[in-house]
Amino acid sequence: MNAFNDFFSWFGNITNQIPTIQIKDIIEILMIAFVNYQLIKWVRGTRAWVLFKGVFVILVIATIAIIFELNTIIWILSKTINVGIIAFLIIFQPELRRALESLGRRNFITDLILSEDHDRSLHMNHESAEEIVVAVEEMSKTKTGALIVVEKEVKLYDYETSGIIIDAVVTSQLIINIFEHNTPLHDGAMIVRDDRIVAATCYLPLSDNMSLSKELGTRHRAAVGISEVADCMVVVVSEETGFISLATGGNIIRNVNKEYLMNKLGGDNSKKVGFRPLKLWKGRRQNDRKNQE
Ligand SMILES: Nc1ncnc2c1ncn2[C@@H]1O[C@H](COP(=O)(O)OP(=O)(O)OP(=O)(O)O)[C@@H](O)[C@H]1O
Repeated sequence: MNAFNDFFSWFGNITNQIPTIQIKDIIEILMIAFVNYQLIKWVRGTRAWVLFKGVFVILVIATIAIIFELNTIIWILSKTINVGIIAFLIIFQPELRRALESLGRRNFITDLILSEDHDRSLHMNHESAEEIVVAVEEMSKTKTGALIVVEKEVKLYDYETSGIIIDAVVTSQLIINIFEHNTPLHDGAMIVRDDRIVAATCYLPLSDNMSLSKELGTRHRAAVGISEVADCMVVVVSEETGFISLATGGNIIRNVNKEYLMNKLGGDNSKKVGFRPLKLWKGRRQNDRKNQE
């Protein structure tokens, strides 16, 4: 009987010591879990993943050293930790910058409510989207490499200044002309803001996502890279295969068709309007007609 009483008094003491869980504690736990999840999700795709595993091994060693009181190891670890943090900040500065940029551009509330597919902030009108799709389709047929960044909320001023300023209305003819082989503007990326082509030959950051297909070269890596740091949509035409790809939010969907692209760029309006044929030679035909008259 005494044993029972002892057990219940011990159990009572233990339960008294357990702190009561309040709503704010649950919110705190959810917030920490969310941050950890995002951190692991981000780290998994980058070269910091190897370091992450290394840090985990060091933590295990440190725990064993503390349990078994291995003082020399504890001393070495305590001395190297400060240097390690500084080395981490220096070596992974580009990744940290990218992570903070992507954190800054996210709207967590709308991210939670709206699906990935939902386009929140494309400022381009339907006609401009159509011009892009027509040009991309034509470049796909002729296997002309192209890289088109359609800006959304995050302004790409830094990347714009790395290229040549254009500031022109979005037309399929101009886009095709820009990416024409062996012309001064064909290299690098074109940036579209609202309904204007703001710059061409822009240099974009390359993604260091290790899970990207090895088949993808620097053009596609640049498309993924800029979509990791900004909320833009990036259309790529492969010079090798003529395939059209679309990069958003650090992901790339390869070999998309014009309907898919139009839907992404032009929103719901795409259903209302049909595609018009590309009139590359309209001007020439008009001139020919004038000459005949
Ligand atoms: N960082 C960058 N920013 C913008 N454009 C880039 C960048 N890196 C490469 N490019 C563009 O990509 C071209 C090289 O493409 P590359 O063949 O390496 O890539 P790819 O993904 O295999 O594309 P493709 O399928 O068209 O061959 C360059 O000539 C340049 O126009």
